[in-house]
Amino acid sequence: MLNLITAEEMRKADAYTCEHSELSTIDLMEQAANAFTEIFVNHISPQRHITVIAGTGNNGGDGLAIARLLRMKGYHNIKVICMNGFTTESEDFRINKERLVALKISFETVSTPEQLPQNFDVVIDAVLGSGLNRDLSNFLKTSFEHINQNSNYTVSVDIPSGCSTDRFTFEDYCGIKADLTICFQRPKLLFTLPESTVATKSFKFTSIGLDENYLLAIPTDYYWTDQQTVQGLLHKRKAFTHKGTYGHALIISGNAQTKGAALLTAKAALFSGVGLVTLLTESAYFPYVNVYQPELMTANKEDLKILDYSKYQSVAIGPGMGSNTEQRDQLLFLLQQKRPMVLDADALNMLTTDLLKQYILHPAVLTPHVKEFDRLFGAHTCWYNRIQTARIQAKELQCVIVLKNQYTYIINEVGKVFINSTGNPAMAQGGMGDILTGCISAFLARGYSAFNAAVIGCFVHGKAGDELAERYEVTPASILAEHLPLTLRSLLTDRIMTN
Ligand SMILES: NC(=O)C1=CN([C@@H]2O[C@H](COP(=O)(O)OP(=O)(O)OC[C@H]3O[C@@H](n4cnc5c(N)ncnc54)[C@H](OP(=O)(O)O)[C@@H]3O)[C@@H](O)[C@H]2O)[C@@H](O)CC1
Ligand SMILES: Nc1ncnc2c1ncn2[C@@H]1O[C@H](COP(=O)(O)OP(=O)(O)O)[C@@H](O)[C@H]1O
Ligand SMILES: [K+]
Repeated sequence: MLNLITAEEMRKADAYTCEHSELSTIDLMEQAANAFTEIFVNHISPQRHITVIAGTGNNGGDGLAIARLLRMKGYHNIKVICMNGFTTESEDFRINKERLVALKISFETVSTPEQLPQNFDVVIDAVLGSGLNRDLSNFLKTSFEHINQNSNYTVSVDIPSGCSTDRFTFEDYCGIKADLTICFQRPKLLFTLPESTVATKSFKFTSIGLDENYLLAIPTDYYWTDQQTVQGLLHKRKAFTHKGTYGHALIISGNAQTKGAALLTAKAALFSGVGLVTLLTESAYFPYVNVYQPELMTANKEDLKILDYSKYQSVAIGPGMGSNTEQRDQLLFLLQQKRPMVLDADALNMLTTDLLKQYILHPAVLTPHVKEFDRLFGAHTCWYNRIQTARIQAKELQCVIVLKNQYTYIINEVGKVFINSTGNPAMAQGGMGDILTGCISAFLARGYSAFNAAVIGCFVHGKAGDELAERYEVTPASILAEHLPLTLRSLLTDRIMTN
């Protein structure tokens, strides 16, 4: 689990690392440049024509060091353009300029946008980094617009130039528009917001060797859930265990138009390793259920009010359920059973914050997508504000909110935000949310806390999608469900190898 930190805290970590090690700031810059180039070379071939566009601060210094390192790695078509007009030149920029000149790498300075080349193949953007402290001048705005229009592919160093880590909105954004940003030491919360694609289409982060013990002690409200975290949470199946050891999940789902949602949710629960799954649905669907997935058990919707709920370690309600008066009545009845619950789709559509306050008195995970979230908690015009509302609501309702997104935000009962790091656009297809509900309900039934079930469920769901995306352009939900046991195996096997 990585704690996300501010630019100011990163600067302090930089200083602390230098004070408490043999490293100087120029060494740290060299490490940052090395870390950047290691990722860069996997994306861009040495045949491409590379233009490093630099400022004169430390971001610019990184750019100059990167140009030198790339040249040494066989990138011969490389030149550096330095933007004029900065008031200061950092010491480490100056040292890197000397090192660059010694290698005879082309270095020129431009003072007007017209002096920039007409076209660029690949741009490395190192004009401004986290040191941005005021609005862009007209010279920079016009230059950035020209670069944005004329570059085939742009990679930003640490952050797209002109992008601020302190502002979470992108109205009137006039900075560099990168295809990829390689940022240092930690992901930036900013890049997980869908709006940030105007500044960078994708991002990667890489360690530059800052003191991790110092960094990890910095308090924050935002965390990045990585594979190590999830591996630390997951338990392996033990000898002499049986189906009863792994819990019984009840899935309440499906109506005439959306039987598939019920099947997908139940299938995902099964493939996530729960001991038993019962699907409560209309009896007319039982034959389909048995043919589709014979391991599933069924319960009749008519019997909803006479079931013994103590048998079930988790109850998932909502996918493809429908939302008429009868279903609303059923939902309120179910909430009173006080079982660990996952509430999704129609269950969320039938609820209000008042009803949630009244009834959510047990471990619960709410899994809204953006529309469900805004219907329930009010309209939002930007994702940062939506996350803040989720933090307030999770605290007030004492439940876990899984706000779905490419980077899903998992908010715990004290309002801390855990950003899921897996998943990809090949998963953007109907039914994928049903699979997530099935996964989380399985981990809940297996005995994990609501929060851990959400963290593990989201990570495993996205990782299964990532593994499939290496071979498939799109991953239909049912295929992803069937892949879950392989993903679980890989997580548990890796853990054995690395421990
Ligand atoms: N943190 C770490 O651990 C490490 C960080 N590293 C790297 O350092 C980067 C941060 O570097 P940095 O602090 O020198 O700032 P940077 O972004 O280069 O800006 C330079 C100067 O530009 C100016 N300026 C500001 N706004 C402006 C504007 N709108 N228009 C015009 N000028 C403007 C302002 O100077 P001023 O003119 O105010 O004197 C500012 O000081 C970071 O992103 C990463 O790449 C690595 O090297 C190693 C480890
Ligand atoms: N571009 C994407 N990147 C990562 N995950 C995605 C992407 N698109 C969809 N997903 C995941 O798929 C699921 C979609 O959920 P939802 O919108 O409720 O789908 P549905 O209601 O169709 O089942 C979420 O878990 C979401 O995180
Ligand atoms: K930059």
